[in-house]
Amino acid sequence: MAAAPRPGRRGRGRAGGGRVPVNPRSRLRRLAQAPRPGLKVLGQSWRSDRAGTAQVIVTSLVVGVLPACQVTLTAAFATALLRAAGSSRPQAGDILFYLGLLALLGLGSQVLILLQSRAMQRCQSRLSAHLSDEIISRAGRFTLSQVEDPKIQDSLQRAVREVGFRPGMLLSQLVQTVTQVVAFGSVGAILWTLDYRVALLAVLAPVPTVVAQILQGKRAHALEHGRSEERRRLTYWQHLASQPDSMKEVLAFRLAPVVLTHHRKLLAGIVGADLRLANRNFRLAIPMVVLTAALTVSAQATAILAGTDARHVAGLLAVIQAIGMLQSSAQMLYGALSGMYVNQLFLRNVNEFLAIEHTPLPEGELAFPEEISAGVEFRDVSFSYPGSGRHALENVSFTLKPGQVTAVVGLNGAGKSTLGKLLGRLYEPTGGSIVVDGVPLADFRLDSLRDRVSYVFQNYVQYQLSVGENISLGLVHEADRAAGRVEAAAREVGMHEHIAALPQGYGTQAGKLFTGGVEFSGGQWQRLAIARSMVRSASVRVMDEPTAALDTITEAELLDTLTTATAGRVSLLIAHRFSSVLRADRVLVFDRGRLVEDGDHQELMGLGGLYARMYEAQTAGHEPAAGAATGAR
Ligand SMILES: Nc1ncnc2c1ncn2[C@@H]1O[C@H](COP(=O)(O)OP(=O)(O)OP(=O)(O)O)[C@@H](O)[C@H]1O
Repeated sequence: MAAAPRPGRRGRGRAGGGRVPVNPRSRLRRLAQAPRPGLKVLGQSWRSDRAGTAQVIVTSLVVGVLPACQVTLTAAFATALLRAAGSSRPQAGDILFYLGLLALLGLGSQVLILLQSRAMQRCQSRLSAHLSDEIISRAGRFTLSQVEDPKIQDSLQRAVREVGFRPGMLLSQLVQTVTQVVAFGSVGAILWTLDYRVALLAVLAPVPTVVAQILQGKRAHALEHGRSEERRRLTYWQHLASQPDSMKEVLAFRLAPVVLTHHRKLLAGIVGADLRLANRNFRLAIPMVVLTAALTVSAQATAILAGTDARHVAGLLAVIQAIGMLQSSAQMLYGALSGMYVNQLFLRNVNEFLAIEHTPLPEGELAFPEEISAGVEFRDVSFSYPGSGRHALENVSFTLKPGQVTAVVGLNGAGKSTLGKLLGRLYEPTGGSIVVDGVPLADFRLDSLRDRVSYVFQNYVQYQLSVGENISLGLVHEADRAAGRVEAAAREVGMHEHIAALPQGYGTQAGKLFTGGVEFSGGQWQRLAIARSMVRSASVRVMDEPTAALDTITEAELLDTLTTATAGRVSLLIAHRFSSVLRADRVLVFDRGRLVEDGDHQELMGLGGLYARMYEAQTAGHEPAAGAATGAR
């Protein structure tokens, strides 16, 4: 069910971590293609901020021609100085003119660089926000099975990690490349006309260092890619040791040493791999640095020898300045190119995630009925979770009647919650079909279906938002979002008085995660979850252990509301407590994914089967051990 990540453009899907050997020629081709992801990022930047991107491009081009201007002006200045030295007439005007131009050039460069940097920061920030937005919006379109796939979790985690800074780095390196290509070309042309050998050596000198940088970047990328799950595990242990929900068990069970042991073990693995990489990188860098130094010295020596032959001091000055500029420009250019190459490797994590197919659920055009007339029918439905060889539900057939509350009971793992999730198409049956008033679920529009099927989940979410939002989230897609509906739902679950007494009433921050938050008891959180579900205009209501955390008096009060049959609405109540089950019109009994009994309380007691044993065990004060009903599980 979960889609495998799509292979990359060149057929090298890497989400699964598989590495394909690459020959040297294709390595070169890929290096030559390094600017392509940069150009893609430039396109994304353009879409997220046109004015900023235009500023960045213009300033980069202008900054690029500054070194050539400086070499030319320096030569002209030196010539004016020499002319002044050889002349009996005062030449102060010329000297001051060139001096002024040089000063203006220096000042102009600084201002341009500041402008470029401001525009760059603006673009980087907007670009990162734009891509982050895309990642989160994509993540929201996955099916539940995809979200539960560890490979997709790894991919998402890598994308989220890189999106904060890689696109910005790539953009800045692209701009650097543009600037340095212009600088390199213009200064190189000047130096070539002065001394081509020096020009060649100056250009070649940084190459070994840059090759080392590329190889190091590739190694870093391979290392990070291969340990995504390890990093997620580390984050998990950090979460256990820092979040209030898990900290209570960590403290009560004195689990801190266990957390620390796992945390240290994972960190030791990560640090060990980092150190091994650092040592490998060091061994690689040494010969490359030596080679770069040798080429630099050769360039300088050639320049000095050429300088001794130079007829004019001005020419010599221009050569010396141009060597320095060309070398630094070449170094920056190669650095930017290699940086782009490395960053695009990491940025692939983002693109790889964005390329994961969504396999959208097939859906029809029909609106889900506001009122159900014939019922919701399960026709020979089977379901297995992806990757599981077992049926969670097996050949299940029954009809849920409107205007009735149907309870679902069974031992742990019998498939009750799974059944509820199939109703809202959170999972798709692997066999059989579910039809509503004779129409298959897949023929309804998915948004319409989701709006009409309302849940109280067994593991409901405690939203760290305002108390009012904890309820009104149930209304986001409804035309009428009046505050009165939120308050009415709060009253129905008996929470209104409590909420009204809070410092900011319905606007009070719920939970302790953020400043000024107010913590609720487990039962109060559950009542908010029930209110969130009840506030919706649903024609199918799935309640999975909705009163598990409630005290008996509140439960009794709430059950009146929850089990009041509504005409045109199908209600499914998954429950272990018979205080709930007894209020249902009908009970479905599940055992290891199969529907084994179906009837009202009296009928099921008369059968003397699993239901009767569960009831007797509970009313006697204990439940049967797992497997006791039908053999070992
Ligand atoms: N997300 C999942 N991925 C894989 N298997 C799952 C998943 N959720 C449940 N299962 C498996 O499916 C089977 C049915 O689970 P389900 O949650 O429907 O049981 P249940 O009857 O609601 O149990 P309980 O009474 O404990 O809540 C179990 O064997 C469980 O291990």
